[in-house]
Amino acid sequence: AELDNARTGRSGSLAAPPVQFDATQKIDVNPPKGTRDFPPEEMRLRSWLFHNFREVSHSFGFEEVDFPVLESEALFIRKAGEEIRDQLYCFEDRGNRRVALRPELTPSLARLVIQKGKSASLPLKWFAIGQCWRYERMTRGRRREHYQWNMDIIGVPGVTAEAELISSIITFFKRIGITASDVGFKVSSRKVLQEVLRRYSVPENLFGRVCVIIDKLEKIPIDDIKKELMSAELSEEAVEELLQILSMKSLTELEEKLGDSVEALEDLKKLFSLAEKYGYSEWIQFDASIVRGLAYYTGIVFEGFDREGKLRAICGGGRYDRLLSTFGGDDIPACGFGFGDAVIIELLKERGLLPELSPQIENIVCSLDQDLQGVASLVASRLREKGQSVDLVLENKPLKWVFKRAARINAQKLVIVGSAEWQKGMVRVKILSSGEQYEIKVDELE
Ligand SMILES: OCc1cccc(Br)n1
Repeated sequence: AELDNARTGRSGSLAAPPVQFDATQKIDVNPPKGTRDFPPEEMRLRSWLFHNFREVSHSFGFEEVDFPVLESEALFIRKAGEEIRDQLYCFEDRGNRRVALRPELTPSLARLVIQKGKSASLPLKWFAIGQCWRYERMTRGRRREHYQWNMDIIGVPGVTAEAELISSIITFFKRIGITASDVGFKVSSRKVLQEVLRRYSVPENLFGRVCVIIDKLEKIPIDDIKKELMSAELSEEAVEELLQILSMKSLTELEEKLGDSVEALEDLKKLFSLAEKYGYSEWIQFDASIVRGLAYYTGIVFEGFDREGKLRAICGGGRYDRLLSTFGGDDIPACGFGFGDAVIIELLKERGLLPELSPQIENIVCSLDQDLQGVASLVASRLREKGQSVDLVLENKPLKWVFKRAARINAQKLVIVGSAEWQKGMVRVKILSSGEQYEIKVDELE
């Protein structure tokens, strides 16, 4: 009733006032700030990108899932000072519920896994392609929405899961012509950070917050990083030690510093050994400064970067073994990644790898006489029943107009219904690429 009232504007305590559109008011035909339309040309590129996401996900045995764009705000409230929290697109709905447009997919995935409980036989290998939102002050003119491809493995504690996820992204890159000379992966483990903080008796509950601060390395001045770390109760000595370790680029160097009994080192060595077996060693490198900006990562973290250093991170992910238990679920190990639809397109443009995607249609069907429009519809139906795509000309148009449209929609064949041919039960077919033409019985069309 509430919805009906709102829709019809019928009076009543719950009804929203009917929105009066002033006929003279010219509406803004542009999409809301920070959002995009996808007219056919852009939609073909998006569909091509998503098709490649799906093909790779299926080839790795992942099942597609999705969740509401609108979630309870509580799903994203984390007190670690993340940017994603500051930019939450949140509001109170008509039922006075605090809700948010999802800024990422992982919390929704965690929610669904918990909801499934024991009925979900582990491991789960799920993927999703979903629109995610942030409310950013438009001063920086950045987007407020993007589509993100996620792949997640739930229920596998070992780094074989992370190695498989990185392999899936590399498989995607190779499919679209990106090579190891274009893109690499920086890999580290948050257990490195955890070990250093443990050695300096930094309380565990500060771990997420420290990671979020460290993620700003190279984004804000180093002195600001130090100030923020000190404000998170790290001693000056701990800060210096931490920054020195985070500058390390080799596992050997790290081992000399931390010793060989550290779990982080075992994970990283195992991951690099698996990379060797997969054959993608040239794609990955250790970089201790990689922590990623989401508070919930607990182990291996990685991000795909453009080797020319012109673009923002292409994708990123890692292990998040505690997220499900923070939502009240069982402690189930998990890892995954997010891959946005924006930077990858910028990279493909940079490398001249954008695909040529023209509209594809097999037939355009028209009648030369408006009394034969019905016959044209019959011919179109016969072709469609045979699995052919048909653009049926719906009005009585001159042939010159039909040829122009055929060229615009890239039709392969022109099927003309003319009275002379139709009296013989025939139609005329013109192969538009060669100009070859012939008459044929409708039932013999294929
Ligand atoms: O990558 C962070 C993010 C989240 C939601 C929307 C957009 Br655009 N960007």
